[in-house]
Amino acid sequence: MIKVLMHGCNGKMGQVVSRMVDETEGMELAAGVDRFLGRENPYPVFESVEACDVPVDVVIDFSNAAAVDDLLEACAKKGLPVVLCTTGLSEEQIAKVKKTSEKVAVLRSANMSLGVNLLMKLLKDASKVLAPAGYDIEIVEKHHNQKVDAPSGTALALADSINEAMDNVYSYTYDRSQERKKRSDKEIGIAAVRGGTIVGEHEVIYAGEDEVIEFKHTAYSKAIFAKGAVSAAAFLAGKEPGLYDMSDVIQF
Ligand SMILES: NC(=O)C1=CN([C@@H]2O[C@H](COP(=O)(O)OP(=O)(O)OC[C@H]3O[C@@H](n4cnc5c(N)ncnc54)[C@H](O)[C@@H]3O)[C@@H](O)[C@H]2O)C=CC1
Ligand SMILES: O=C(O)C1=N[C@H](C(=O)O)C[C@H](O)C1
Repeated sequence: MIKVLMHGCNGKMGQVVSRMVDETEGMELAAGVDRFLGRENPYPVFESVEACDVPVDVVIDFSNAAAVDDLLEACAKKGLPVVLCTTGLSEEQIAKVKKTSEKVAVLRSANMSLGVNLLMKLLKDASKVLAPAGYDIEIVEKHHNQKVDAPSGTALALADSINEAMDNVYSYTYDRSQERKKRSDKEIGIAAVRGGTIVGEHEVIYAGEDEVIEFKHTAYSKAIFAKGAVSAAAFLAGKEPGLYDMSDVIQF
């Protein structure tokens, strides 16, 4: 039985993941961590991973970037593998993730869905054909009005997967309002829209001469992320220290 600690258990994703873990054979939601304690849960909830005295095998995290430093330190100290799904991390935090993965297994992914992870693979191939042919690349993402980080972690990960395929020639432009110049062909524009209850949309636009190709992923429920997180936790429990991502879990 894999015992899971849900970090950010009282949040929107934390609640969806908790239910899914309990419906998964061979897995149990053993405890939760949240700084907001005003919700009834069928498992004990602690204020921090450090304070948790329930034995667990793996941590699933959907919380807030401000919570990630303490989380990484506690996981390293307790030898706990962690599935890190929180977005909006700083460069320093990303470096800390790498450092922590020398001590424990860490799987970090800005998007746990099958569709987005396949899209990342498809974009690498598309970019190799379209970028040399002069197509400009723009990404537009849309999310609900409760989201605190922008652009989304997924938009950045999509841009990174394109950039990786193209020898990192691109810089990213997030805001054109202060610019009075034409875009260069070595930039990827990334725009964010926030409103209502939009679960998550990502559109990658390749605009060429007289021709546009668009790749679009739409999330219709948070369950697609929870499903990926549960698979990732099953994969990570008992793994050696190291830095993993969803390409280690999903075999295309
Ligand atoms: N990788 C992926 O596939 C996905 C990632 N996310 C990311 O997951 C994160 C959480 O998303 P939501 O559940 O929608 O947010 P939310 O705001 O509904 O939930 C976050 C929870 O974390 C708790 N929290 C905040 N600071 C904390 C701390 N210091 N210690 C313990 N708990 C703390 C909050 O009290 C809250 O209950 C965001 O960064 C979001 O972008 C969301 C969906 C999919
Ligand atoms: O905050 C969200 O909701 C989501 N965040 C992730 C991101 O920033 O990319 C993943 C997903 O799009 C939902």
